[in-house]
Formats: sequence, C-alpha cells, structure tokens
Amino acid sequence: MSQQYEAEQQVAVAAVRRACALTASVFNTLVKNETLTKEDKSPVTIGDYAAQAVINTILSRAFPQDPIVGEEDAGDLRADNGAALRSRIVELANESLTAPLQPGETEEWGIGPGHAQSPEELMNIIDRGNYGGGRTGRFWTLDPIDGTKGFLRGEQYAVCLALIQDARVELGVIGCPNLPADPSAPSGARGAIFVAARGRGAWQLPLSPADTTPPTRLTIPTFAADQLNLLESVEKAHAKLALNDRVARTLGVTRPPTRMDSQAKYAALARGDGGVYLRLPVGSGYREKIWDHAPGSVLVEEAGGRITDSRGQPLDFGLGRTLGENFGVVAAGKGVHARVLEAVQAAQEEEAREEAAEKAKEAQ
Ligand SMILES: Nc1ncnc2c1ncn2[C@@H]1O[C@H](COP(=O)(O)OS(=O)(=O)O)[C@@H](OP(=O)(O)O)[C@H]1O
Ligand SMILES: [Mg+2]
Ligand SMILES: [Mg+2]
Ligand SMILES: [Mg+2]
Repeated sequence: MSQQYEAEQQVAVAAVRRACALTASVFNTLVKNETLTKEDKSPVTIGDYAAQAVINTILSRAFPQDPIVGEEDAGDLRADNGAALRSRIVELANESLTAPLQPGETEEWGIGPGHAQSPEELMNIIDRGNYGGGRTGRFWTLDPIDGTKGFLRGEQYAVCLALIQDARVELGVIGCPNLPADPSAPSGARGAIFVAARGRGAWQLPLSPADTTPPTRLTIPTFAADQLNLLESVEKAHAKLALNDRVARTLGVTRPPTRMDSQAKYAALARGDGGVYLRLPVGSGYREKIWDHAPGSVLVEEAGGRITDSRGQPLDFGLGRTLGENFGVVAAGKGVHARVLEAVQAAQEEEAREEAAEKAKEAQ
C-alpha cells in the first residue's frame, strides 16, 4: 500500500535534521562562548534566518509548487544597515547547504558540496516563506527556531515544520536538539526528532541521520490523578501562568508544572513526560501563529490526544498566518481533555469573580 505523504515526510525529516545541525553549531560557536547581554539577540537571529534558508531550499527543490508560511523574512537583511548580519547568515547558510550529504539526502534538494548560493539567492529563498496561508490548497509552515529564548539559554527550542492541506495539518516534524532522547534518563544523550503523519501515528526518531536506532511509536499514557502535571511556557508574556495554577488546583494536580520553551512541550506531551499542555492568553491581543502549533497539533492527535482552544473548539489553520482571535490552547490525552476544559472554564469564572470583587472594593 502506498503511504500518503511518505515522500513529504522523508524530505521534511531530512530538512529539519540539517537545520538542527546548523542551530546546534550556532549555539556552540556563537552563543555558548560569547558573553551575551540579555538584549543581544543576534546569534538567534542568524540561526533563525540561516535555518529558514536551508529548509526553504530543500522544500523548494523537492516540491517546487508548494508555498511556505515561514516565520522570518529577509526585509531587514536587504536594508543597508543589514549588511553585516546578512554576510554572517550567508556564510552560515552556505556552510550548512554545502555540508556532505547524509543518509536519505539527495543532491537534487540543492544540498551537498558545491551547492552554495549567492547572497541574493539566499535572500530570495528566505522570502519563499512569505505565503499568507488560507483555507484551501497545500502549503508548509516553518518555524526555523521556535523558543528563541530557550535557545539562547541553552534550554529547549525546536525546529518545526508542518504540511497543511485544505486547512488540515497532514504532517508535522519537530526537531528538539536539547530534549533528552530518553525521558527516563534526563541527564543522558540529548536530541530527538518527532514526526506525525495523519493516520500513521506519532513517532520519535534519532536526531542524527546516521543513527540507525529504529523509530519509537509514541502514545500518551493514561495518568492517575496524582501523576498529572502541566506543561507550560517559560516566558510569562506568552501564557497566563497564574490561571494555569488555578486550573491545576481545580484539577487536583499536585505535581509542579514543567516549564519548557517551544513546541518541545508538544513532544513531551506526546511521549508522556507531562499530562496537559495549557497555553491561556494573557489578554494582550496577541494572535498565535500557525507555525507555533501546526506540527505540535498533529503530533498530539496522532499520539492519541486532543487539542482545542479553551472553548473546546478546534484550532483553525485556515485563517492565514495566525490562528485568529486568541482563545488559547488546551492539549491533553483523550481521557483527560474534557476535564481540563471544564477546569479551565471554572478557573476563568473564578478569576473573573475575584477581579470583579477586587474592583468593587477599590471603588468603595
Ligand atoms: N505574547 C505572546 N503570547 C503568546 N505567544 C507568543 C507571544 N509572543 C511571542 N509568542 C510566541 O511564543 C513562541 C515561543 O513559545 P513558548 O511560549 O512555548 O516558549 S517560551 O517559553 O516562550 O520560550 C514564540 O515563538 P518563537 O518566536 O519562534 O520563539 C512566539 O511565536
Ligand atoms: Mg515559534
Ligand atoms: Mg521562531
Ligand atoms: Mg520569533
């Protein structure tokens, strides 16, 4: 039986692996050894752009018709004051593009020795990520470094790629260079690739293309109430963590939450490192981007979980580059999800009552 999206999966996994090697090298050469001030984001910027150039090159060669919704665009790099940054990105992207072919890769994807590109070609390939998305047709979403803050801290980040057809996520690939390969050995070897194609399950693969360890199928386990815990953002601006606390109390969760940057949270949920991924809006009007949730959503569903917004509605990947008005994200195993939704709604009502009481007190 021919497997749908098998070719796409092979290309996507190879592209994410190559980009993971690039980002890991950026970290080792630029982040780890440099004294960075908190505000200096240049290494992550270089990593973001270069990784997007490499993945867009591979996708564009393998599937020339497919548009890409990528996080980054080359606007700033084309500006006169972008020259220094541009030349570092060109150097890094070409170093990655021309690295020797790995098992499963082919020169037809525009990679391997001799496949360097000119600065102009690289700017144009980065801008292949400018597609606006939409309800119909097929396109990719790309987040070349998700969890940029985690990347800079040397903690979790992810290289994230998804294929969407008629607003449905069909394939998701998440590369997590810093996630322990074996969750039962948290200080052991790091790095894993997570893959899910709709109807074909969720899988963990080794990070290295040369590693022949067979894929492991992932299923979200059934948690006893006292074993459940929440997976949540590290950055306070990204999710309302105080509301998460309330939800945890309502659910009777006693274990502390696991705070982790990026879509590594979806990978952790899929393999049972945590029971619930909760991302409730802070109320700033921020709209969630499709590349921040597309691969994670199919991974969780294929691992036997459910993912909705806080109203219980499915995430809508057909609205453009964002998920539209922000009602947050609730992802959990099938047996737990409904209880979490109820707890979220109860916690939101409780919070609203307390806020109203507080206001009334102030007005007195
Ligand atoms: N205000 C606000 N609210 C919600 N989400 C936001 C907000 N601002 C940014 N972002 C997006 O959050 C992405 C990082 O994901 P996480 O929150 O899971 O990780 S982290 O804890 O913040 O590092 C991050 O992805 P990257 O930019 O790829 O790192 C952003 O797209
Ligand atoms: Mg992101
Ligand atoms: Mg990003
Ligand atoms: Mg970003």
